[in-house]
Amino acid sequence: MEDCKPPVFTFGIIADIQYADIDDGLNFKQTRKRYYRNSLRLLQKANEGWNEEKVKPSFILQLGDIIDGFNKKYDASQRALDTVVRVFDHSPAVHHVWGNHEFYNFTRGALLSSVLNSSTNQQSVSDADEFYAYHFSPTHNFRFVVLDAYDMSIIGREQSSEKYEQSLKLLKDHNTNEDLNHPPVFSGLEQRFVKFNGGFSEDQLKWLDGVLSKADEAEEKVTVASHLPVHPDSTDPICLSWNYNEVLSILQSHKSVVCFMAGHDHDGGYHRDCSGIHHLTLEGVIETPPESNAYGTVHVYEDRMVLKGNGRMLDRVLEYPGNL
Ligand SMILES: Nc1ncnc2c1ncn2[C@@H]1O[C@H](COP(=O)(O)OP(=O)(O)O)[C@@H](O)[C@H]1O
Repeated sequence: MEDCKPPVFTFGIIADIQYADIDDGLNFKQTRKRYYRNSLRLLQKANEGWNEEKVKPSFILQLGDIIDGFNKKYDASQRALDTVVRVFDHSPAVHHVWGNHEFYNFTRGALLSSVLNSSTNQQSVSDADEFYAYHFSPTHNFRFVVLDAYDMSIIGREQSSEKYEQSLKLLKDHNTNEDLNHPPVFSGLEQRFVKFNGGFSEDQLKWLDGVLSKADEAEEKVTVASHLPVHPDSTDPICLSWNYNEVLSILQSHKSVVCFMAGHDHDGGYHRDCSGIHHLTLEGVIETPPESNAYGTVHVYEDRMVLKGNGRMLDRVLEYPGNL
């Protein structure tokens, strides 16, 4: 897949690092091994790979769950975070998406004043007290939007808040289990109503719609990023956002949107929807064997993006919808 013309720019992608200084373990279903210490080594290798690229990435998109929730149990959250972000020293800017494991370790307030708040240098930050979402343009004609997939959630929201109350009601309307991490059904889309997922508030959806309208007018190509996937064919439905359908209809109503990137489902996934939008769910580092890896570099051209994957992340050509 060698391209003759140099890309306009490139960026790095990586998801679900879930680092913890603990022995290897298994996922909840005991079907996948989790390599907690080795995830740091894989991140270091990813960083070396990005630094060796002919066209150095302009930024890295980190799709959430940078450290594992187990750190909280050992009072090691800050130490683990410091260890992981140190790997990014001397790297290009990192844009951090927030996942469920960020909230297992830190309060929303602590995250906003931490290194994981990458919105602080952006001009176009939303009202950060309400939700963590922002957009940026690395170069003319291209825009990236970072979304807050746990805006409506019972993790990371104060129990006294209205959003907590509304989220708990929604969850309980769909899930009658005592343990709300236990899915209400064993197959189908209703599985998504679990505590470890979340949704997007009306305000955030309105904000997204406004950002995308301006991008349409400016004829930009937009990539949207969130920890949770929003297309049922790009993920195991147990990892879908609660109100994925609302986000999807907004994305599909804007010609500027070319790609939606997510993490959360460690097996990864891909689907091109009826509007030509590419839904890419990235393979998680935490469940990647030591001899492999799971990161990529996206080469952005005027007419397409080309993902060069490493390890179990596949290469993909992502043509823009207008070129269908
Ligand atoms: N089927 C399930 N029933 C009950 N609890 C579950 C189930 N699946 C996951 N959990 C719990 O939900 C939380 C999030 O799951 P986890 O596997 O850590 O998510 P992630 O994929 O984000 O790492 C954990 O506390 C886990 O034990």
